[in-house]
Formats: sequence, structure tokens, C-alpha cells
Amino acid sequence: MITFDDVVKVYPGGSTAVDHLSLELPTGKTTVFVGPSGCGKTTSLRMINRMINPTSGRILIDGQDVAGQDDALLRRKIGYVIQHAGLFPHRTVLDNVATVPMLLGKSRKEARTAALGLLERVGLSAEFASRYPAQLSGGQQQRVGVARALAADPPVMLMDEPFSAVDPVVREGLHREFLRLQKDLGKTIAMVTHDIDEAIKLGDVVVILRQGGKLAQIGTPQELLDHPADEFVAEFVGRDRGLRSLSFDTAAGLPVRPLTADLLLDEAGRPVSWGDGEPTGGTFTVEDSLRLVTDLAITSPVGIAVRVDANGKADGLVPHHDLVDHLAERRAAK
Ligand SMILES: Nc1ncnc2c1ncn2[C@@H]1O[C@H](COP(=O)(O)OP(=O)(O)OP(=O)(O)O)[C@@H](O)[C@H]1O
Repeated sequence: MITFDDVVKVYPGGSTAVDHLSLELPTGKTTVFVGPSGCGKTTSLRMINRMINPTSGRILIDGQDVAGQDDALLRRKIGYVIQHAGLFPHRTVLDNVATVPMLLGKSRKEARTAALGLLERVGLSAEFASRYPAQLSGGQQQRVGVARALAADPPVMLMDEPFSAVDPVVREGLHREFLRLQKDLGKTIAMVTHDIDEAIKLGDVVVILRQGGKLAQIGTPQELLDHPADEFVAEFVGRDRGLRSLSFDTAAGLPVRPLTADLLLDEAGRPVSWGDGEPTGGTFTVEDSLRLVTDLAITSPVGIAVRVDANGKADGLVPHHDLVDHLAERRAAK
């Protein structure tokens, strides 16, 4: 766990970048700092590995104050990924990733073998290993940056706007890979972004800062969407927060109605179409989100979402008015 204990940062010249910040970043989870420009996100991140020192207060990693630790040892435990990847331009991709393990005492051969494995993990095949950073796309460079930060196998990773320098389609792919990788690795990650959607998608915990480096709210994405602490947070998380919150609840508790003869099935019981030839559109299972069910009910030509079991066999119907009732009950229960 990383603990901010009443941390203040005042830069020379008098601007307060971080104002009495106290919070906890849980071990093995992703905590995302988000907020308007200049609210102290990067300053907060860089105080964790002592690139910046707090004016007062303490930052502890697993109970140990970072202030008492040797810089080099501390940074070995903390991977760092920045926007534009920050790769060494005159080293190949492979050497970019292998450099840190070599500095940590691995032989060249060991370090290179490990680097190849890491590149594969972040979705880059061996053919990229001998290229130089300038010969890669922005998204590929970001992947190398992530592989390099992982090379020392640090328990903690700091990521400052790691996905913001690439276009939305590439970013989407990097997000998916990040979530997959983090599910496997379970690093303690502190990430900075200015994009609330990215924070909600990637964060287990989201920290919203406001101007002047003050904490506006900390919570899970769903807590922030369902219970914003004030107008600033409500405005910041966005107007369709009710709809987005549905992404975090599954359809498991959603009542369904029995199938009707209107729904035509194939011999395996899988939905084919409605009786008048209208397509059923997509289907959902109990594991899918309420947001998907809502989307299906809205886009269905007959206003009914079709539930299927794990084999794709239809096993229930949700007309949109039932869904609306369920959502109202869900809201009342919160
Ligand atoms: N080296 C510095 N000297 C003086 N003031 C600084 C310094 N670095 C940052 N600041 C100020 O501290 C405040 C917080 O900066 P910081 O970079 O932490 O914000 P941020 O939330 O990461 O911003 P952005 O989203 O624009 O990157 C800003 O007002 C900034 O101008």
C-alpha cells in the first residue's frame, strides 16, 4: 500500500501544487489520479519515487517512509512510464528493455531473453526487437515503454499519461492490453490522466483532484458515478454518469420473463429472429453488464433484450419497461 499522509507541496515562488493530501493506494490495484490541468497530478506521482520532495507530510510504501530511502534503491522498486515512452533513441527496442535488468546484474544473454518475453507480453513480436524507437508507431513505442518499466519486475509502477500520445483507436487497444496485463501481474499502480473516461475504465480506485491540489473525492469508479461528493465531481465525471454506472453492475439480478413463441429458435435453442423476421440483435448472459442489456433493449426493434446461457441457448426475455423498473429499484437501493 502507498500512503499519502497529509502531503503538501509548495513550489518555490509560492504556488501550492498539492494541498494536505491524505489517501491510500491499495496494493496490487490501479489507482488513477485525474483532475483539471495544473491540479497537482504529476507532482503527486513524482513524490512517490522522490523525483520531487514534499514540502511537508509523508509518503509511505508498505509503511516505510520514502524520505528515508536511498534514491537508487527506491527507483529500482518503482517502474516509471511516461507519455511518448521516453525511450533511448540510439538503442534497439530489445536493448531499451534489456538495459535495466543488465544494470541490476543480469548477464546480457539473460537480460535479452527476458526482454523478448516482456515484448511478447505487451503484444510486440520478435520482429520489432531489432528496430530503433523511431521505426515504431506511437502505440508500439508506448508498449516498449511499458515493457521497459516492467523489466525490473518492480512491485510499484508509476504511469504519467501513458496512453495520451496515441490516437483513440490505438489507445483503446492499449487499454485492453493494460487491463489484461494488470490482471496477470497485479502491480501496485499509480497512474495520471486528464481523461475521466480512461480513469473510470482503468482505475480500481480513482482520485479526483481539484484546482490547488486539493482532494475532491476518492472512490471506486462506481462510487464516483453513483455518489459524486459535490457539484464539481458530478460535473467532472460527466452528465451520462447514470448510464456509465450501469457498466459496473451485471445482469445477474435482473428478472427475466419466459420465452414466447414470437422468438424463433434454431434446433439448439439459439435465437434466430423474431417471428416477423426482425433480427434479435445481440444477446446477453448473466455476466454481461446492465449497460449492455439497456443498449440491447433500446436498439431491439421489439424493445426486448434476449438472455442466453453459456451455450448461447435463449433462456429469458427482458422487455424495456421491466428494465426501467429494475433500474429504478436499483437506484432506490443505493
Ligand atoms: N517546477 C515547478 N515550479 C513551480 N511550479 C510548478 C512546477 N511544476 C509544477 N508547478 C505548478 O504546480 C501546479 C501543479 O502542477 P502539476 O504538473 O503537478 O499538475 P498536473 O495536474 O499534472 O497538470 P497537467 O494536467 O497540466 O499536466 C501547477 O500550477 C504548476 O504550474
